[in-house]
Amino acid sequence: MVEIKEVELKKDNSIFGQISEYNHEKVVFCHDHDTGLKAIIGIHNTVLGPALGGTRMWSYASDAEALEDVLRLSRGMTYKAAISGLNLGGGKAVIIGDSKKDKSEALMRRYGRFVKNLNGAYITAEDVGTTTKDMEYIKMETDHVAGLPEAMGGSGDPSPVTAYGTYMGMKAAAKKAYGSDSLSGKKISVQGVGHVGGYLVELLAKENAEIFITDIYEDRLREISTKYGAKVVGMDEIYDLDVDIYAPCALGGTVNDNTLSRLKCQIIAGSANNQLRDEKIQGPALAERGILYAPDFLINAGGLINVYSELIGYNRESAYAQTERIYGYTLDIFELAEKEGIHTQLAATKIAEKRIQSIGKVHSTY
Ligand SMILES: NC(=O)c1ccc[n+]([C@@H]2O[C@H](COP(=O)([O-])OP(=O)(O)OC[C@H]3O[C@@H](n4cnc5c(N)ncnc54)[C@H](O)[C@@H]3O)[C@@H](O)[C@H]2O)c1
Repeated sequence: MVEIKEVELKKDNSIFGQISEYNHEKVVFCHDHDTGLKAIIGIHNTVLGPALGGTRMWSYASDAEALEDVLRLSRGMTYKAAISGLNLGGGKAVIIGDSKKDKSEALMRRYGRFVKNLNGAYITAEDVGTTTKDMEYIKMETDHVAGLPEAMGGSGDPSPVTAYGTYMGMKAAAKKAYGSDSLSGKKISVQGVGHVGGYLVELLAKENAEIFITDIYEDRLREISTKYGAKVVGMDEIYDLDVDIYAPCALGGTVNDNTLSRLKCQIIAGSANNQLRDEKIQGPALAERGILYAPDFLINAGGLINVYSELIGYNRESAYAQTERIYGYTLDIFELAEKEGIHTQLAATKIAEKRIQSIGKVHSTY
């Protein structure tokens, strides 16, 4: 009995073992000696349409860490597009390097050539460590890029729309947990006040929430704190705060075996992708502790909705209107989770997978 369990739990950490675990269609390793480019493009699923997802530039500790990140992120994009009703598949890319030191026009354009060679199966956009300027460089090499500056006919920075959707998801969670969606007077901690976190703090301040913030960059903390009256806390201290809502808006995996027992909040709702280190472990654990988790790929979909709108003819108002629907979708997911006795992340995944399966069948019949 014990032996069988051990075999079941053994993880295949080989490259193909991981690709097969996440069930990817294609993974492309990109290398260029002259520019120093090292990138991985993950195309998870293209049943609903081309795989759209941003390119992250980050100083990963190892190639294995970069691969795991791109696999998890691209799978998340599949679910995000599916649950948001978009005709898009899921993909994502990572460039290994320090975005403040290692980036150059040549590197971004060389990367653009790799995207071009995928003939539209993958469409890129910005993410952590990349900007609309980088998308301009990629556009010089391929049309398969979105999130271009507004001056170039693009949709510009997706972060305000992402923040708005996250805010909608957070309000829906408040409605479920407290019976009212007002965030006035609620103690809310925001981890990471970069693009999305900054706009989220602005929305929360307008609603008179009591806000706590943390970040790596002290000048950014000072700026946001002064502007919106948010209280600055330490990067590790954030897990021990006595708050109502915790909003992870930095990187993924912050809800894990080490942090979960420290959290005192009733709600987790933030913009970061893959907030749960392992959804099979932390998903049920959060439910057991009575913490309501607003699924990340559902409530942070505003940016994708905005970028998608660019592909079909950009209209900012309709992108915001579609993003507002995240409020109702989030309440639906909470209801499904309750009805089926499952955790909220699983409920959201089920809805996304159901749509992919049913539309896949439509596409396979004439
Ligand atoms: N930008 C979008 O439209 C968008 C859309 C969907 C999801 N997301 C996700 O939301 C998150 C934030 O995105 P962004 O565009 O604001 O990125 P960003 O790089 O502008 O901001 C991230 C911030 O988090 C800080 N940070 C990193 N590690 C930290 C830590 N351990 N503790 C505290 N702060 C830390 C960084 O210093 C930075 O200021 C990311 O996970 C991203 O994938 C963003």
